[in-house]
Amino acid sequence: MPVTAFPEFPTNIPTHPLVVVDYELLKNGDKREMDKLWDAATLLGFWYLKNHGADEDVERMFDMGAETMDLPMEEKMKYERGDDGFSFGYKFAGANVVDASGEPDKVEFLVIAKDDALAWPKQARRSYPSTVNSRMDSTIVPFVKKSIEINSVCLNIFNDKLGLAEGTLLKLHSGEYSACEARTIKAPKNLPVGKMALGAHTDFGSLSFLHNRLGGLQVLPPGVEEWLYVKPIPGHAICNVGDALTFLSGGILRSNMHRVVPPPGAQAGFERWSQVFFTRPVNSVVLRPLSDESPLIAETVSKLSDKQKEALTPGMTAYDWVEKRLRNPRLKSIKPAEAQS
Ligand SMILES: O=C(O)CCC(=O)C(=O)O
Ligand SMILES: [Fe+2]
Repeated sequence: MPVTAFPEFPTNIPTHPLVVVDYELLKNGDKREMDKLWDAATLLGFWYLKNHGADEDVERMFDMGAETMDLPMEEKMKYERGDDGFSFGYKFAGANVVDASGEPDKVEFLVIAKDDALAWPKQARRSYPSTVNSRMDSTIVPFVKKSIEINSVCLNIFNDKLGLAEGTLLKLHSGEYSACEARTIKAPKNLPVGKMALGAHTDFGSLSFLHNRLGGLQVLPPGVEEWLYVKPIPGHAICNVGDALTFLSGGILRSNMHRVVPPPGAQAGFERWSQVFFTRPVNSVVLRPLSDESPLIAETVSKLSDKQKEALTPGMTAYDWVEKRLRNPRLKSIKPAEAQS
């Protein structure tokens, strides 16, 4: 991690409080904690997760990210993810747009496929810079494994609350290649106020396990017209539901809009790093409400309008959905309106 001590998040700006969920309690089957998670995932779709035990792994990921981002641009571009809707590899700042005017994004990404981490030292999906390879065993594989374990505990809880047969959601997320990935994000310091680092978007997978140190993440809560900061709290990950779980749950689980702006106050003078693990369904899963597998989902969907039902049924596989979402905000495709990230 380049810098470890930052100015405090300012006290005089509006923030949106998130429910704090205790991972240790979830893991031990604490009913009240599972109810808290369920409420957070269905009402806002965002929550803090404490006692997850991944902080040291995350710090090592930031070190790996810093070493990689410091490589010459020419070297990084050998691993560029390209324009084909493929998310793994390096994304240079400005490859995407943040809004309909075509304003370029400000963030670099380094994205490592779960499939490559788990196959290491074999290659599953693509190759990576030497700074990644040399830290696969010590840093990336442990981070990926821990993230999978944590997101799987949450998926199993959602599975049971949705009334699905045991292990249904987990099965849709394992046993085949997927777009699951670890993404390290670097935003430069001193971005002009009013510029967006990462445009408004929903995450397109199932669950995101996010770690940031500086402010800048904002959510647009339901029924609120104002973007509100989510304050980073040491030791607390920020977790959220993505589109795929919204589709599969018939809209019961909420994939909420969010974006990244320059850090507030004195924090703006520092590079902003974040580390995410995205859990996504395996490639062949067809995205649609699992109505035939859960009376709760069936009943919820039956009350929706045809337009709402259509919005929950993109009519494509998880693979095609990721490809479509990745193509949209690419600078070269200049069809930015729909989505970022
Ligand atoms: O950097 C952050 O705090 C959020 C990043 C994010 O929303 C994303 O990568 O999808
Ligand atoms: Fe996101």
